[in-house]
Amino acid sequence: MQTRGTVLLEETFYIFNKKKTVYRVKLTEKGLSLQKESNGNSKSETIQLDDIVGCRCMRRKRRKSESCVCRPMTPGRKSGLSVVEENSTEQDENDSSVYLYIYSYLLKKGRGVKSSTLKRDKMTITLRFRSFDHLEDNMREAQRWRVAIKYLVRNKPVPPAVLMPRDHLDQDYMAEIPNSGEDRRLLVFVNPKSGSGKAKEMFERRVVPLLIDAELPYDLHLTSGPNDARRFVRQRHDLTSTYSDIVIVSGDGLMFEVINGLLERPDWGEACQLGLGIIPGGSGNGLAKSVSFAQGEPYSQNPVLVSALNVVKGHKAPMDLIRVETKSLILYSFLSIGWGLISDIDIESERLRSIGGQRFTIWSLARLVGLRTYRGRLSYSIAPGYRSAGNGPLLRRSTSETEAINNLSNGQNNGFNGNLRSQSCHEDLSAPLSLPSDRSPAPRMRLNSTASSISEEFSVLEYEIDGEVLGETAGPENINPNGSRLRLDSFYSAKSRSSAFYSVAASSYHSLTLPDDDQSPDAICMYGPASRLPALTQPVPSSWTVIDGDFVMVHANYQSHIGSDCYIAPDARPDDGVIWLAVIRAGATRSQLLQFLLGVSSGSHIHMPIVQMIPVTAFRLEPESVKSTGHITVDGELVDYGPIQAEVMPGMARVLTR
Ligand SMILES: Nc1ncnc2c1ncn2[C@@H]1O[C@H](COP(=O)(O)OP(=O)(O)OP(=O)(O)O)[C@@H](O)[C@H]1O
Repeated sequence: MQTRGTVLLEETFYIFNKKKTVYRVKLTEKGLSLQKESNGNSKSETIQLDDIVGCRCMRRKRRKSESCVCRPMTPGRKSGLSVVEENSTEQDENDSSVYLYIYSYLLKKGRGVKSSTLKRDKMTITLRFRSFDHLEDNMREAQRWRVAIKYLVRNKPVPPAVLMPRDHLDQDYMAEIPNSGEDRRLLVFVNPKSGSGKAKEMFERRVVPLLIDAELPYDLHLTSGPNDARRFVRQRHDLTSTYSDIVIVSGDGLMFEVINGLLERPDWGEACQLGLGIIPGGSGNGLAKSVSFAQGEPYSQNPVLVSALNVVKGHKAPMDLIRVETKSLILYSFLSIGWGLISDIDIESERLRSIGGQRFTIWSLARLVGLRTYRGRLSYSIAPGYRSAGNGPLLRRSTSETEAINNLSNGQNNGFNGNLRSQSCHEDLSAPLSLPSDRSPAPRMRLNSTASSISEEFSVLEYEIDGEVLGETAGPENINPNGSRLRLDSFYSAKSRSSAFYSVAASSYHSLTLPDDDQSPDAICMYGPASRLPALTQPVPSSWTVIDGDFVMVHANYQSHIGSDCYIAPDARPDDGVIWLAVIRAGATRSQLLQFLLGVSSGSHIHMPIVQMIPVTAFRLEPESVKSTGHITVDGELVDYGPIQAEVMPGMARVLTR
């Protein structure tokens, strides 16, 4: 049986100019352990599996004018270590080595003034397999490592055939290595108009290289306009059999469309099992921030990378959806429902969209000057386990209840434990390590470095192989394994192995035609679990709390953030089964409201006396007047101004996390 500490594969690598230094590399179920032994000293560290996204076998690329790798070194000369895919026609036939590239993203401390912050950095570990004279044998060894790593990264046991030691040539060996289980395929929606209009370029430059590293196949759909993604998801008959996950490269608006499209399918139960990934490309990126925040990932340093890693790692964590009912609609919401101040700012500032995020600040000031209050009724059902703290309106779970709930949800493998994972890796590990030819202890590869510490040694991007100085080229996210920059003028150059590109009319990409929408909008049906609430026209249950009065706002939140800088419900987690009502009653002064709007970015607003944070499982809002200048929004989308009620459907969707 394989356990966390069991060594599955082990090799010793050497570096040419360090005759007394050996590098023992072990693959365990915990990760890749690298141990340096030099002059009786030993240093080791482990690259955790959680931080590895994939690995590939490469061959050295043939040089145009030079065929001999044994030529004398030209001092100071630098050239790229160019590698090509194992099946490329450009391989250097004189080099029978196989280079195993292992791609990882390590959590590191920032430098200088940012030393207290953490961020993820790419680290490519290169192992050169060259023990045998024949390419096939070196390839067999490298493939063994590649397949084993891919199984482990997918959290699957490595088949024994992959781990069997083979010291002699066995032509059938490769046939014994099963496919490493490519059981995922992504449907990616990119809204080319979201945010500042750069989502498509951002996807090509920063996300596609990661998908390539992880060998994740995907199909891309550029949305043509409002409701395109919703219609696509609703109509695509083979959606659940073709795709494992749906990825949105946009803001929260497109996620809202996709979720509601899924719930418009008769097979909604199965459709809700698809993983939902979000990569922030819009102006409202509340879900992307909340998902990373719940895991303790350093989102702010690199939101796109952190979110793309969630997609690549592909753990499906439960996420609550909220069933929403208005007089004319049933909707599903994942972020928030708003009435009053915040919704007014969000909707009315649309007219300033061209100035970017500043629009919220400017319109906040405008709304404070022309402050509005709304008369109506708020009714709610308190979430189980919460009780009133003294006479105050703030409700808190008792400590033991909170612990019990946290333990329960952690035990359910929800992926949202709120802790930064401990990270033992603190050194750069970008040097290719080489297996000796014929396993002789004589090292043939050297690291061109005079650095003394292992950390510095590994971070030097320059190597000498057989007297030739090579410069490491794999590194930045948008560099191909062969060292060239990804061409960004075509999706095809991005090399997704099996991607088809659906697109819209007049696009230059391949287009997949969907059947005509034979359903009129009236015939579109919203499915989903049955409601437990009385109809909107019926009174609320007698156990509910009812407040009549004037409100500045009622904002219902189920994620911690409703925008990257809007930390509105600090206690909310994606799967806690709770809706947090943030309520401000009329009577709050403009200066208090300004403090509130300023405090929302840090979460300090919850300590203000004017703010009530009420954990509920269901609520109803009934504005007194149906004619109002105010707005009601669901996930930032405007809905009819009038009565609305909502209830939590715990863990109904699946969101992609690390
Ligand atoms: N090609 C397109 N052109 C115009 N609108 C589109 C297109 N594709 C999708 N949309 C619409 O754009 C809306 C806003 O997108 P999204 O929320 O993802 O980005 P955003 O920039 O954050 O927008 P917002 O600030 O409104 O949240 C979506 O609701 C969707 O209906």
